Amino acid sequence: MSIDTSSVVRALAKVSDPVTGQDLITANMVRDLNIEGDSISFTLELASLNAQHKSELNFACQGAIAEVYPQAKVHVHMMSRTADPQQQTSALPQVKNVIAVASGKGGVGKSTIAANLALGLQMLGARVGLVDADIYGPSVPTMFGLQGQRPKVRDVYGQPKMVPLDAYGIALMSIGFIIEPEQAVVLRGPRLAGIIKQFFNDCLWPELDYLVVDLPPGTGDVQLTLVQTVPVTGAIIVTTPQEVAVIDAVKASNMFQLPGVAVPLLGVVENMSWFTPKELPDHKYLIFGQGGGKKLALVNNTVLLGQVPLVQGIREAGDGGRPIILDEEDPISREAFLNVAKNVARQVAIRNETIAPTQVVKMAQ
Ligand SMILES: Nc1ncnc2c1ncn2[C@@H]1O[C@H](COP(=O)(O)OP(=O)(O)OP(=O)(O)O)[C@@H](O)[C@H]1O
Repeated sequence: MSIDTSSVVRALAKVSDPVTGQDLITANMVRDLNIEGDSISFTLELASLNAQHKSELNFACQGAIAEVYPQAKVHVHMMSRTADPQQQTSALPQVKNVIAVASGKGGVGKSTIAANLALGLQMLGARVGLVDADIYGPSVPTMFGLQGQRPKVRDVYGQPKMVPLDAYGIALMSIGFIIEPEQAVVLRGPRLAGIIKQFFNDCLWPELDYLVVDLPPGTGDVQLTLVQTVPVTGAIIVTTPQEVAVIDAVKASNMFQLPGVAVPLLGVVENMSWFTPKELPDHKYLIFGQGGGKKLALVNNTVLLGQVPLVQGIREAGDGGRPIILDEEDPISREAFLNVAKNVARQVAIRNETIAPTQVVKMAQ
C-alpha cells in the first residue's frame, strides 16, 4: 500500500504534545513532511527540548504511523521553536497579542470600546480579530451588521473548525453567531467553558497582531475560562466616571491581578466622560461625574488610556452596524477612539518589552 500524505497527517493529528495537550497538527508543530517510497520524515518543532518529551513524542509518532503503515520507516527530527516567546506557549501561535476588555458593571460601553478599539488598531496598520464572549448581551452581530449570520465550518484534517466572519477587515466571532441570546444567558459550567474554548481552539483565526476579547461584565466563569485557554497579553478595564462603576471596576481588575492569574493591566478607558451637545460644541456636561477613570488607573497602578465622550452618534453607529470610528463626519468620536487605540498599542509594546509572556492558568486538579 503506497503512503499518502493526508493519512500520515491524520495519524499525527492523533498524537498529543505532552506539554500543551494539543495534537501535533492543530498545534502546528509538524514541518517538512517528506515521503519517499516507504520512508517518511518530518520535523517536529517543540517548545522545549526536554529529553523525556522528545522520546515520548518520537514513540507516539512512530506508533501512530505504524498503525496505518506498518511497513513505514519513520524519521522524526526534533527542533526547538524559535518564534517569539509570547507565541511559544500559546494555543494560538498565529496571534501575537490577546487583549481582554473587561468591566465591573454592565452597560458602561465595554462592547462599544472593544469594537472601536479593534477598528482603531486596524487603522494603525495592525491585523485584528475580535471575540465577543459577552454571554449577557452579545453585541458584535449588531455592531458589525451581521445579525443572523453563522460562521462557516471547514474540515481540517478530519476536525471541524469554524471560520470567523469578516466585517470591515476584522475577523469576528461572537457567542451571538452560534447560540440564541436567551440560551447564551443561561449557559453555565462546562457547557459555557466548552463554547468559550471553541472560540480559540476550534476557530481558524488568521495571522493577527491583536485578538480583542469582549468579556461579560464582572468576574465570572468566562473570565476564568479565558485565562485557562489562552495567554492573555493584557487586560483593559472600562468604566464610567461615576463612583459606583469604579468600585465594581476595581473588583474586575483585581481578578486579573490574582497571583495565579497574573494578567497585566494595560490601562483604563473612561467612557461617557462628558456630554457635548452638537449645538454647544464648547460645553462639557459631566453627566456621570468626574475623575473615575483616573482614580481607577491610580488605584491599579496603571494608566488612563483615554476618555470617550457621550455622543448620540456613538450609540446610533453601534446600533446601525458601522462603529463610529469609521465615520469621518464625526472627528471628535473618531479621535477619541483612535487615541485609545494608539495608547493600547503603546502599552502592549511596553508590556511585551518589560514583562515575561503571560502563562495560561492551570486548573487545580
Ligand atoms: N460613549 C458613548 N456614547 C453614547 N452611547 C454609548 C457610548 N458608549 C456606549 N454607548 C451605548 O450604550 C449602550 C451600552 O453600551 P455597550 O453595549 O457597549 O455596553 P457594555 O458595557 O458592553 O454592556 P453589557 O456588557 O452590559 O452588554 C449601547 O447602546 C451603546 O451604543
